[in-house]
Amino acid sequence: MLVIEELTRRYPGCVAVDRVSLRIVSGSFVGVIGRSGAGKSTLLRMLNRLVEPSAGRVFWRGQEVTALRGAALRAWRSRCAMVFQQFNLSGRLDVLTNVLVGRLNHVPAYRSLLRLWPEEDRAIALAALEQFDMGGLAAQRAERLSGGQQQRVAICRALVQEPELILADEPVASLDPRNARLVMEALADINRRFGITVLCNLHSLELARGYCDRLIGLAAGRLVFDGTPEMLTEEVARDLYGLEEAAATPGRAPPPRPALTPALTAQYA
Ligand SMILES: Nc1ncnc2c1ncn2[C@@H]1O[C@H](COP(=O)(O)OP(=O)(O)OP(=O)(O)O)[C@@H](O)[C@H]1O
Repeated sequence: MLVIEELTRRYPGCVAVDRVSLRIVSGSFVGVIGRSGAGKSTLLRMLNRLVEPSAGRVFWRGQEVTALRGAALRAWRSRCAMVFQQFNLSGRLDVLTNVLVGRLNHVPAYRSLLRLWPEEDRAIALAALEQFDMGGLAAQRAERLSGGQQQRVAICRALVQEPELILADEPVASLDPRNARLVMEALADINRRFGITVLCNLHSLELARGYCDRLIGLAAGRLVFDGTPEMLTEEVARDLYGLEEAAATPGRAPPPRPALTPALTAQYA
């Protein structure tokens, strides 16, 4: 279980994430939706402590993540893999080496520096690539791959980390619709097959509805929707995005609450 308690991040002049509380069951595939600037990236990055919370706490399987320091924090980051919009591969390195980077926490530093990856790790990395039909690309330079292939390589890198949680920050935002679906399928496959909890920021409501089993909506840093994909009707989605617009317009009140189901607006106060 991932427990988020009153998580908050303030910046000068704005509250990016405002007292968000959530309980997420292990093995879920959760989509985080909301307009640009709603706080989705900040929320995800606080979970692996790339961004430090201003207030609030995070627990994973009973351990307080927000209290971790030094080696314990590094260990948490290896249990909790990130997938970024821009893939973050080393373009000049081959695909297999890029995936092996995910094994860094399992291999002594000198071996990785000298690229003396143990055979077992090479086999794990290759198996991950083969799982997504990319074994044949192992020797290619990463920069020669399409965006969709690069993102799936980044997902393989996350997978070989053997994480308990994957945080995907708009993983399909720079991909065409076909590649976006392939990447979402790769994440869904990992989630189903290995029971890895996935939290995924998404702009596309269609993908969010199609792949996630729970959706969380943010508007101006606040949790304004928490429900199943079926609950996110067109009308509710319009209201969710309308809340953001209202919050961003000084002097303009949010739309009337009855437009949303009561549970959805409970925290928009
Ligand atoms: N380092 C920072 N310094 C100041 N303000 C920031 C910083 N990072 C984020 N913000 C602000 O916090 C708010 C939330 O940003 P965040 O990137 O989390 O939103 P988002 O929903 O992920 O947006 P997008 O979909 O465009 O990535 C925005 O108003 C943003 O300008």
